Amino acid sequence: MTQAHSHESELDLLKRQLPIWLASSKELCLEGKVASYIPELSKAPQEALGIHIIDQAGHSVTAGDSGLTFTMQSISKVFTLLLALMDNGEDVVFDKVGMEPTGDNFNSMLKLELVQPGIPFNPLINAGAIAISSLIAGGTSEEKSERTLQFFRKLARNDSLSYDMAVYRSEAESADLNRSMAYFLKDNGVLKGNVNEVLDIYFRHCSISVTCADLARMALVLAYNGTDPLTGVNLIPRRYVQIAKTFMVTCGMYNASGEFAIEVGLPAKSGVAGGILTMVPGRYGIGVIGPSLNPKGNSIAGVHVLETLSREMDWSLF
Ligand SMILES: NC(=O)CC[C@H](N)C(=O)O
Repeated sequence: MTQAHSHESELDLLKRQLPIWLASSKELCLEGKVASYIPELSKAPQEALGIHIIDQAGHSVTAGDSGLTFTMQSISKVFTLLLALMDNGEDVVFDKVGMEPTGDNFNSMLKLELVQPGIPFNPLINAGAIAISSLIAGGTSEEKSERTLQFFRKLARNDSLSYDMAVYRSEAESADLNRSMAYFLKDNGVLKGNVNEVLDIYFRHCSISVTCADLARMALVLAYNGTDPLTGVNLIPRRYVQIAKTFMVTCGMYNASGEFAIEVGLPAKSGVAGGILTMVPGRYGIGVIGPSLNPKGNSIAGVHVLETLSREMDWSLF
């Protein structure tokens, strides 16, 4: 059998099996909770579950509620990290954030003061991502946000990607913890510039509204080391994609990253709106939505369906 044939048959297998696997994961939705600490997020449908998988030729398989729109939240942190690396280089970025998992919740401040030199442990926890937002190039905060949005649009091949302004406002009005972290970082000399402007950049990229197909296309570029396989154009240097994917394995699912690496074994990033972006390197980009979360803040049914997929398709990298 040629490569093309075996590949086609895998997509056919996915087309047949995905709705079945999804249906058995969906039952878990009722055991989780939709995030409510950002009030607007609590309006998301608890029982929804959807997935979109795309390959290098643009062929896709989709199942469940994959048409649902939701905000990227923490998934955006992977791409602001990439933009900050492209804008500043590695030395500047890793002067402001570390490379280690915390084992704490994504919004924990615990280790900010405990471990010297007082920089956030990694760019995927809130404190680290806020520090990263301050590194995005641009004359004004509007320009920095606009550059971020354009970068996301290019990766998703979707010029209509935009903000969910209701979620943006809701987060800005309820972000006391993130605000306190940002002031702490400013006092530590990690965050330069105006705290409110940096937070605005952060809230905006967290509130970019997507579907599973958008996430899958963004993931596909990472799966192909920064080159969009649909156009052959390199969008991100390979080294930076390698850094981002490594962070996704070690910190992408918050303090459940170790278990996810064992059970799924793919680089992934989740967000509190219930999205998960993941990929099979060199093969597929994958977007998942399931707003009902487990206690660690990951989509409860989304993680389950990825566990099934990885096991059945033998996708683990390890
Ligand atoms: N884990 C997340 O998705 C967190 C993102 C959210 N915007 C926050 O700062 O709390």
